[in-house]
Amino acid sequence: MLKSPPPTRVLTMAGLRENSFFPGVPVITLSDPDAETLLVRACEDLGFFRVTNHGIPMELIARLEEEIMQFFARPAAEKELAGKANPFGYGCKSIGNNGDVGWVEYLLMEITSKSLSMDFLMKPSASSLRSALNDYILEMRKLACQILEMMAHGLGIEPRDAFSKLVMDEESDSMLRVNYYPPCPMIQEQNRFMTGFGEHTDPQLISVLRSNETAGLEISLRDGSWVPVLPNRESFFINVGDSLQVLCLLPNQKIKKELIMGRRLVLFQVLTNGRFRSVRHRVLTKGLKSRVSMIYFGGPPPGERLAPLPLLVAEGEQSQYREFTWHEYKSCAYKTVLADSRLDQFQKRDCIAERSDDALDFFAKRL
Ligand SMILES: O=C(O)CCC(=O)C(=O)O
Ligand SMILES: [Fe+2]
Repeated sequence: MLKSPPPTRVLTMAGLRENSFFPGVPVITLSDPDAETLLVRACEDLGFFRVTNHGIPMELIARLEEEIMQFFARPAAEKELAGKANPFGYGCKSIGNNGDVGWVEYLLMEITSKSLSMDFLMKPSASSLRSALNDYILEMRKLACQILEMMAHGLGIEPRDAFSKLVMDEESDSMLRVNYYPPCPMIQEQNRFMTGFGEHTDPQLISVLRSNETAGLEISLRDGSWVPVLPNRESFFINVGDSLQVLCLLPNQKIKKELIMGRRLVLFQVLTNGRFRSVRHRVLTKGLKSRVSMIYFGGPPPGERLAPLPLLVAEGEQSQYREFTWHEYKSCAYKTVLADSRLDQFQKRDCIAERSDDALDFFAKRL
């Protein structure tokens, strides 16, 4: 009888055991001829994927990481000179204004069409941080737009810049967030986890996330389970945000087709009713090493109406959401706690269905 080989323990450079992480995160090489199809599939399945071959110089990334580490190593009083994160500035432990707390310090910066202009960054002592941030943001905008264009093309949407033009717009409401999760030795001793960043979805169109080699990021799968993501300092992780999910709502035709294929699948489609999926994620820190992440959030201009793209909606079909602008949505996001499903508040009354078999019947009758 053949004996199966003993399980291999593949350790990464950071000493992480690879097989304790979720193996299903799609890895997309941007130069791959099939990249567009793979991107679309990843946005539909998980709403999350990793990109390689992105062309962003490692020196630039390393330079910014170094500057960030130096910033967070400063005494609290100096970091506070960046102003309270209300919404933009320096935050420590409290996330937003609605009582969310996390084992995290962060800098949240607004990105306008000009370079970063926060007062504290204009001081001579912050000039190297400012220059690294500005260079990084330029690259992030380019990468986010490249990916948004590939998504549009992969979906068969014309023009190709249907999504990316929102981020390129002079008024685009984009931001950069750098998170620093300090080590927490007490927790390490007890072998417990601490919430670094509570579960949420990102409200913008797209998030481009990069972190050092310290694990902690988790994503939620379709069945609601949480899985840890293996960090990779040379790649970028992409999240579909709420706004992109709304622009890409699934037409009813697809639901109809799935109906024939099986009850479970239909229910699942009805509940998401979105072609792309805005991924729920969180960060749990274990205290071994500090984690640093930098996330570029590409958002639309404030007045942009968020509704399914006409091209994706067949005649006579309606969105399950009432119409709203990015400004309205963002105001709502600021009023809610992190874990809230904010899109629910924009759902039309007759589209609100419980997570039960009733949902299936409800939609089946309408098809
Ligand atoms: O730090 C991370 O890896 C994720 C943080 C995050 O989700 C956010 O800042 O929106
Ligand atoms: Fe996030």
